[in-house]
Amino acid sequence: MKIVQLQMHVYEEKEKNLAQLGEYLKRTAHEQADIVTVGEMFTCPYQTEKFPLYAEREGEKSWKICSELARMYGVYLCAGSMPEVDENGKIYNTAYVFDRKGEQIAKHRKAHLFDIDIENGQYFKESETLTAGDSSTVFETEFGKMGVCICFDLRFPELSRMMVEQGAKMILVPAAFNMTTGPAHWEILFRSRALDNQCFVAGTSSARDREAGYVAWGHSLLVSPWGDIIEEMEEKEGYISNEINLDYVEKIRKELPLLKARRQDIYSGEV
Ligand SMILES: NC(=O)CCC(=O)C(=O)O
Repeated sequence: MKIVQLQMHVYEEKEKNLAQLGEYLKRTAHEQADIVTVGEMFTCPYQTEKFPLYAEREGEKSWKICSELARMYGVYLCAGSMPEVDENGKIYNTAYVFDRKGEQIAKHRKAHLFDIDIENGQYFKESETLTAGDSSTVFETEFGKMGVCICFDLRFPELSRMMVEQGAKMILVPAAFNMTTGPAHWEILFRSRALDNQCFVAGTSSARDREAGYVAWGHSLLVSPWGDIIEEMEEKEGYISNEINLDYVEKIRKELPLLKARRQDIYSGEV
């Protein structure tokens, strides 16, 4: 299967971000992607105070445009994430996944909110305006099952393990690391989750914009179940396109049967 990861600029105007997604899908149509992914909060500048202003209900305008684009281009579209508001006015960081017909087949609400306060480094508090989701998310494709989680979610091995136990052979991660934790943890984290779970992991970031309130690290990447980085971008906007075979997951799991070798009997016991 072919996966295309779009590392796009995030504009102030929501409409411009959605139009840009359409342009990228047109520009990359010759790649004949099966699955297309975009970054975290791709419709909205990554700033806590903006999330309530940009949030929409499921099924509203941004959702409709993404669904229509998935249908038009006949791809699975992991519509990064965008701010979602529910019937009670709670705001979530939500990734919708559409199938080739534009039907929504999955929805993940970021379960771990990104709160950080590093001395002389990154400060951010998603919890100021967001509510956390409370489940893991896996969906079916003709290539096999895939999971989706959002950025900071990947730091928690339990969530990835849940997706893998539900059958995921690839984990899609719309993300936006920053200039403090990006250089320190981005690559090692994606490689660790791929190794722990012997699955593909695809991290798709927004492009870096030094003028933005939150400066994204970029570096969208695709990691194999062996832990190799298949391809990694730099910070600028653009895309990567890679042909992968999810059967490779089975090969690696057969040769080095880590998941089978687990000792569940001792992990939950008292120390
Ligand atoms: N948007 C996020 O969740 C950022 C996560 C991050 O940068 C990290 O270090 O974790």
